[in-house]
Amino acid sequence: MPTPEHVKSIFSGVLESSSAKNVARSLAVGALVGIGLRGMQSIATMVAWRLKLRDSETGEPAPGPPPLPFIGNVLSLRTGYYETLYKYVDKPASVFWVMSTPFVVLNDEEGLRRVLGGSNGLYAKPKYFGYRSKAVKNAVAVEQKTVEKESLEYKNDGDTSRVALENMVIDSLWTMKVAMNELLTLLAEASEEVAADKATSGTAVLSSVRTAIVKLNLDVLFDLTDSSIGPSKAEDISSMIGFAGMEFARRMVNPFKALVDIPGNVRYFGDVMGLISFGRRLCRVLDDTAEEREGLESAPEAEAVKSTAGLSWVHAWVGKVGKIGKLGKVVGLLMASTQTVPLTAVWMLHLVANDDGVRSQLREELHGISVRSACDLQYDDLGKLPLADAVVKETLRLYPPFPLIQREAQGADVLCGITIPAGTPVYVVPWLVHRNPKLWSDADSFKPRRFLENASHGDAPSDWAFLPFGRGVRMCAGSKLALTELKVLLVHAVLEYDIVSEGRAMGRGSRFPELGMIPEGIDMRVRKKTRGR
Ligand code: HEM
Repeated sequence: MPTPEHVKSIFSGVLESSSAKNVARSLAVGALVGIGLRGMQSIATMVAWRLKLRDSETGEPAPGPPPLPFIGNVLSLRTGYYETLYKYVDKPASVFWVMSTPFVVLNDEEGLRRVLGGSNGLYAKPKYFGYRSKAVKNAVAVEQKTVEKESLEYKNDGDTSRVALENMVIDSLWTMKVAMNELLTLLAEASEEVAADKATSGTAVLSSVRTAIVKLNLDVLFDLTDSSIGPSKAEDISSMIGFAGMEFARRMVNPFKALVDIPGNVRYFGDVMGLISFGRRLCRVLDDTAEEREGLESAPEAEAVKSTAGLSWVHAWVGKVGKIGKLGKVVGLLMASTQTVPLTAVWMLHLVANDDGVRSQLREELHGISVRSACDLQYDDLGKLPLADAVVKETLRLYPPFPLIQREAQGADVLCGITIPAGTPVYVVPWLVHRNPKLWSDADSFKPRRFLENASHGDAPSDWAFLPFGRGVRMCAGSKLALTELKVLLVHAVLEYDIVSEGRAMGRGSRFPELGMIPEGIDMRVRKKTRGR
């Protein structure tokens, strides 16, 4: 067994020979020159962008925190994403830097209309910051081209899509009710543990909720039930979705993470591969049911297949997009449906737990339409609950789970008074728009009643101020399902459970949540009601 001294003597022997010393010196010099050149290139790129991104009238640099050479604004975005963006909320648009790449963030209606409204076609293309490798970029480009075409066709094909989505939601109401009961039971257990530990972390609460929603959405969308995936599998998938989703967002604002966080990278890579492999399985489910459907088209058994309405909606949405496109869309659908709803659910329950008045008004609203227990709830009742709608919307306003809607300028433009060269990433950050004090009164407070006066945009001047699901051609495809799930959960929570706050102060998370909107410092206690109360 060689001792450290042996190893040292071998290396010092090698380094003593002059040719080995020369090689080592050349390698070190080469590495330094490489780093220096990369640094200079990065600084030159930043200077070139900064010269172009200017106020179109005064020629002054566009508003935004001054970037440091090479790293841009990574330091502050990494530790306080929303806080950093919020400092410039009074500007119509501001510019931030991730290393030497800028991104323009929009804060006013004119910019939002121009970019998401899509009338000029300049901003139709999404920009995905996170993808660095050429192979992945190419795959994504192919997928995007098809997705854009398909989703345009799909969204214009209003009837098939809307009817299929509506059928899916109607068909899954019972499944949803069962799942929400299970979710609240898990939450009751988790909140007891949290209370017993005096811990204030919402992470445990969130993971229970996510597992329940993963099970529900796999059932609703792909007809995959617990017995076919197994309960622990749903937990695994839920944890992969939670971790990979969060890490993806973190790497987007802080690419250095990918360089330094070796254990994080290993887990991230493993989880992404796990999700891809599960996505392949979901693609096979889609292929099998599509074949079955074709075979049964005119047969009497067709009714049986039609009952899997979720699959027919997913087929319509995924469309015929080739292998890579299909896998991308299926994994995207899985992430989009199971990352967002649980986050909103936890924040919504937390907000309701802290508002006695809203809880009792919600119960009155339900009693007013003769819904006294969650079992009574019918699909048509969901359209008669304006306060429940308002609570869901107000939660989505305060804590929109989608951190950024990404687009890329296809050509040069003047946007909110800033000259924008072609290729500039332009982002809409729903949280920032929703907290803009120029658009919303008392923007940081939970006031669901603002949506009673105006269901589409509350007390904001127009519906461009309320964008939890985005807008335009790439707007969320599953908003109807998401809103129904959240409303069914709310009905269960207020009718079947005592859900209250313990009066603990929330951490900084309530004003400036972290990038992934994780509900840290959550304060609520959930208990099943005893009947007769
Ligand atoms: C509270 C829950 C949800 C929120 C806040 C949300 C929000 C969003 C946002 C902001 C986008 C991006 C829009 C853009 O880039 O312009 C999006 C895209 C998408 N969402 Fe959702 N979403 C939610 C739930 C769901 C659910 C339950 C599903 C599926 C059943 C879903 C499916 C999708 C899909 C497929 C896309 C991509 C659309 C496209 O590229 O054309 N989402 N969502």
